[in-house]
Amino acid sequence: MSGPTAVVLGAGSWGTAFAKVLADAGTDVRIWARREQVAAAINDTRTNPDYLPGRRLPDRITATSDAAKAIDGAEIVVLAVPSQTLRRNLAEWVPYLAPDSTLVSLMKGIELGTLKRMSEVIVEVTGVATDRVAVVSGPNLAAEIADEQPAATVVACTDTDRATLIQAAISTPYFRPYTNDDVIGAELGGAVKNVIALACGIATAMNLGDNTKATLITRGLAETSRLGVALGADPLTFAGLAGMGDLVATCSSPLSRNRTFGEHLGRGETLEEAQAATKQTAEGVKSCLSIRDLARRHDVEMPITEQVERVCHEGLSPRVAMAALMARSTKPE
Ligand SMILES: NC(=O)c1ccc[n+]([C@@H]2O[C@H](COP(=O)([O-])OP(=O)(O)OC[C@H]3O[C@@H](n4cnc5c(N)ncnc54)[C@H](O)[C@@H]3O)[C@@H](O)[C@H]2O)c1
Ligand SMILES: O=P(O)(O)OC[C@H](O)CO
Repeated sequence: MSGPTAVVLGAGSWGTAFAKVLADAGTDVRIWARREQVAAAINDTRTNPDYLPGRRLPDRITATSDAAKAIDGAEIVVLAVPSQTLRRNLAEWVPYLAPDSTLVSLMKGIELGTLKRMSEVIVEVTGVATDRVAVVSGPNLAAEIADEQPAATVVACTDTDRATLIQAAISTPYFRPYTNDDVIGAELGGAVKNVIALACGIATAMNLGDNTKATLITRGLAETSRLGVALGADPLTFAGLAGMGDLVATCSSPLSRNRTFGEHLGRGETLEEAQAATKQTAEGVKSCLSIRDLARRHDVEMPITEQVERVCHEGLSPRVAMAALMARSTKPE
């Protein structure tokens, strides 16, 4: 049985793995790749050697670098570009969007300057109603999903029917989506865990052990929830897949780009040196700035985010940052 047609805009690791999920769930998928050579490789070799090497992609997937052709008629439009380029990319794609298509955000970041969540950027740029935007977020390291290792995720949308439609379009024997109507919580969980994963990577490179990392994860979740509640999220979301689930996966996994980036910083490399060693998007590096600013705007304390920002962007030594976290005034949990 054929499902709705879908387009995935962005042929990076998660965009490509997510296209495979859609295809495996019975949906015909077009992938838009920024570079023609990536689109050609997907069509000719059934793999994406640059972003997901060694994983065979289903025949239901085709790729193009022509956005108009890719988007034409798609009922599900999946956005999988880096958070900070979304606004620019989407502005070019608006004319091609089908009326009543569902826009699905895979991105885990907060826009610099505007401090907007990705769904807010989507609504602002396209003018679509909020209930046409869904967010997919959870413990979903792309390589593991592409290898069909069992995992679950959250489809968050204020329109339950749309959430259910997306849930059906991505349900496979190895990928289990749950619906949720808390878009704010799902997006904040996804964006802030990247910052906490940077902290865990820094701690890993400092040879600190599991107590330290569990402390960062748990107190990281506390500051994520504080910000989320201030912005109107349901605190329970942070105990779920898009909160704790994603935080634990990202902070624990050597596959995480954010944690790996943190390890570079923890070894004493500068931001520029760490960036030179990283080809893919580590969203937390930029979003730690916007999340810190969002927290300040809402008068929410986010001490780990503050220290990660200082290590990333102000050259603070990881040892001084860790000492500053431990020297904070004592308080009840
Ligand atoms: N990789 C994962 O495991 C994973 C899982 C869940 C969510 N995410 C999130 O999904 C989003 C996309 O991540 P990814 O892993 O696919 O990233 P990636 O780094 O693997 O690839 C990013 C893609 O965006 C393209 N790109 C880069 N700059 C661009 C620009 N200026 N305009 C248009 N396209 C541009 C790249 O060519 C590439 O195709 C991120 O927000 C990430 O946090 C990633
Ligand atoms: O590789 P990262 O650090 O971008 O994390 C990937 C996913 O967000 C994990 O769910």
